[in-house]
Amino acid sequence: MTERKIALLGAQMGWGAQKHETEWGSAQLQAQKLDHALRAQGLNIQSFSQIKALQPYSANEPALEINAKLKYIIDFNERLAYSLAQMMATDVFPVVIGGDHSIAMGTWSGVVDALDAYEDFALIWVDAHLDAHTPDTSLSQAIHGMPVAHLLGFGERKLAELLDARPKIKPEHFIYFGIRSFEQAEIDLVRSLGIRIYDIKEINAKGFETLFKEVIERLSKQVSHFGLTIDLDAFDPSDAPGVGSPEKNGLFKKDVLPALKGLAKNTKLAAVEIAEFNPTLDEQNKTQLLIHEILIEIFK
Ligand SMILES: NC(=[NH2+])NCCC[C@H](N)C(=O)O
Ligand SMILES: [Mn+2]
Repeated sequence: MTERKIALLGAQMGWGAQKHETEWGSAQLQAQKLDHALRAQGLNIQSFSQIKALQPYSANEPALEINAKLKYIIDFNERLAYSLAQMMATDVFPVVIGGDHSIAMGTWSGVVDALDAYEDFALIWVDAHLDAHTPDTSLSQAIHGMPVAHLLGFGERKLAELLDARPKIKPEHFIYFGIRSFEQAEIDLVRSLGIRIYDIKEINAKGFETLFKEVIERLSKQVSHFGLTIDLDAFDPSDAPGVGSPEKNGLFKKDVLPALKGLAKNTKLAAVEIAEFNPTLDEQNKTQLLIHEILIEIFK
C-alpha cells in the first residue's frame, strides 16, 4: 500500500461528449460512497470534491451550439486546472474522475504547470480513440474528441493555452494504449508528430502488461514526472458498458488490472484521471466496479 494522500476530484462535465450524461458520472460515484469503499480497503482518501459546469446539462432543454459548449468547456477547464495546481501545492495526489474526456485539458494543464514540467512530463493515454481533433478537423464537433491536440499545443488557443501559452506535453513524451477508432485527420496529426501508439492489435500480440511496464520503465528514465489518463471506453464493452462512445474489441480488465498494480509506488507518477463514465448506460454496475478496481490496483 502506498502512503500517498489521495484527493478525489469529480469533474462534472458532459458538454464535450455526444451523450451529455457523462456529467453525472462522478456525482453517482460520490452518492454511492466510492471514497468510503476505497478507505475501507486501506487507501488514504483525504477528500472527495466536485467541480460543476457553469450550466448543468438537462435533457429537457434544447441542444447547445458548439460555441456555447466551447464556452462552458473553457470555463470548466480553467477552474479544473487551478484546482489541480492547488491540490498539488498541498501535497495530495489528485485522482480526477470524469466527466467526458475534454477534462483532460484542465487536469494535465494544471499538473504540468504545478510541477513546472513543461518539457519534462509524459502522459500515458489509455483510450479506444485518439481524441486528436481540433475544431477545424472534427466531423462530430464533440470536444471530448479533441483534448490530445490541445495538450500538444494545437487548436483553440484558450484550450491550448490553459494557465500558460506553452504546449503542455511534447509528442515524444505522449504514449497511446488501446487505440482502435479514429478519423483520418487525427491519425495524420499523430503520425506527423511521431507519437507512439500501442494499438489493440499490438497489445493482443505482445500483452498489455509487458508493453505497459516497458513504457513505464522507459518514461521513468526520460522525464521527471508522468501521468495516466484512462478513458473507460478503452475497455471492451463487456467490461465497461457505461460509456457513451463504446468500441468493440477492447482491452479486458483481466489484462489491464495486473499491469496497474502498485503503480502509485512509482514516485514519478503525478496524477491519475479516469474519464467517460456514463452512469445511465451502466449494466449491473460493471463500469462503476471497474473504476473502484482500477484505483485499488494503482494504490495498493
Ligand atoms: N473521448 C471520447 N470518447 N472520444 C470519442 C471521439 C469519437 C470521434 N473520433 C469524434 O471525434 O467524434
Ligand atoms: Mn477519450
